[in-house]
Amino acid sequence: MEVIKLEFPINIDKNEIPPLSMALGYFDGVHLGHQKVILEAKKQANQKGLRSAVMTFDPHPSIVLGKNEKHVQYITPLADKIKIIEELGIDYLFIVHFTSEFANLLPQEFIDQYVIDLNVKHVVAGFDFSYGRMGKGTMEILPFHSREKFTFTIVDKFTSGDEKVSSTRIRQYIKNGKTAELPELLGRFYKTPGIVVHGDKRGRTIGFPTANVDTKNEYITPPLGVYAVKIKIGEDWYEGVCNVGSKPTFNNDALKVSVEVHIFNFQKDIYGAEVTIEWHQYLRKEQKFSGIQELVTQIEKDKQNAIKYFNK
Ligand SMILES: Cc1cc2nc3c(=O)[nH]c(=O)nc-3n(C[C@H](O)[C@H](O)[C@H](O)COP(=O)(O)O)c2cc1C
Ligand SMILES: Nc1ncnc2c1ncn2[C@@H]1O[C@H](COP(=O)(O)OP(=O)(O)OP(=O)(O)O)[C@@H](O)[C@H]1O
Repeated sequence: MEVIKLEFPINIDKNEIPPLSMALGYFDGVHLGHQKVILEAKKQANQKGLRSAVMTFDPHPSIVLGKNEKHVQYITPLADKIKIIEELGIDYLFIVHFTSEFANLLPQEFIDQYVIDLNVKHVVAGFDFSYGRMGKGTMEILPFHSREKFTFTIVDKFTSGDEKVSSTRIRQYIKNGKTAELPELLGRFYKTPGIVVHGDKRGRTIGFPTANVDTKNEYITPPLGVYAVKIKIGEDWYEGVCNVGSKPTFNNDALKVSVEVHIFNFQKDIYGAEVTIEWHQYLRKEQKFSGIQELVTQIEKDKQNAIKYFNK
């Protein structure tokens, strides 16, 4: 897949690009609704003898447009988004630098400069896609803005439980710890990368050594609590239990949150390793225990619950 970064004003010559079938959208998460849109663009490309393309934007429009809720944390930060779109078998990915000047383009100007002038012959977008200043361009007026220079497909609403699958809904699920329900929306479990750092070294003394994972800020972290997780170390996946919290049994500083995984049947020293946590089942809230024995008894129960979850 060729990745092309676009600026405003547009910095590419149309003659460098083959005729395209292009999916349009922000695509945070590349969830099942997005995949339907992207794969439709690929299908149309095959049928019409075009190359397949996706156009996305960076950073999230909410950051530039002064919205109340700014999405500085993502389900899939740009590098992940690129990887997943590439795995879908797309030929070209255009990443438009989302600036206030770009956002100010009229809908017709956006279509002229970033679609028609990019040699796009077929456009695919979801029923609710909008474009141009104030999002005034909609799928209803796309036929007018197309100037008959391209054809288009409007993808209808992909739902789960009667509700639209959307990035907003998925972010809400992650923030509420509903990680086990995500495959239905995302098509996979939610994953976050991180690096194993040194903790207080108490874990091993209580029989549950943990890998303390320094997670990256650009990802949304699930809320405090205990989870059944998988963790990828090198090329291998392991099962474990993860605590996201401040360890109130030992610490008074509720703001110092750590993410630590007790990995089953694992003894190696992995300080400094790059790992990926795959979030499965939320098990319980983090608690302040009256002593180490109570904590250890509970962690043993967490472990058994996670094993039961993975065996089911
Ligand atoms: C599955 C699991 C559940 C945990 N639950 C709690 C908890 O409810 N309350 C708490 O204070 N600490 C909890 N912890 C954190 C332990 O206190 C922590 O692992 C231990 O203090 C070792 O920390 P260290 O690796 O920083 O040395 C949990 C840890 C794991 C692995
Ligand atoms: N559930 C869905 N069914 C069909 N098309 C969808 C669905 N979700 C998104 N799309 C389409 O995919 C493209 C990318 O959408 P966008 O990035 O706005 O995602 P979203 O999930 O709707 O996000 P948000 O929650 O921020 O509105 C757009 O063309 C949009 O219309």
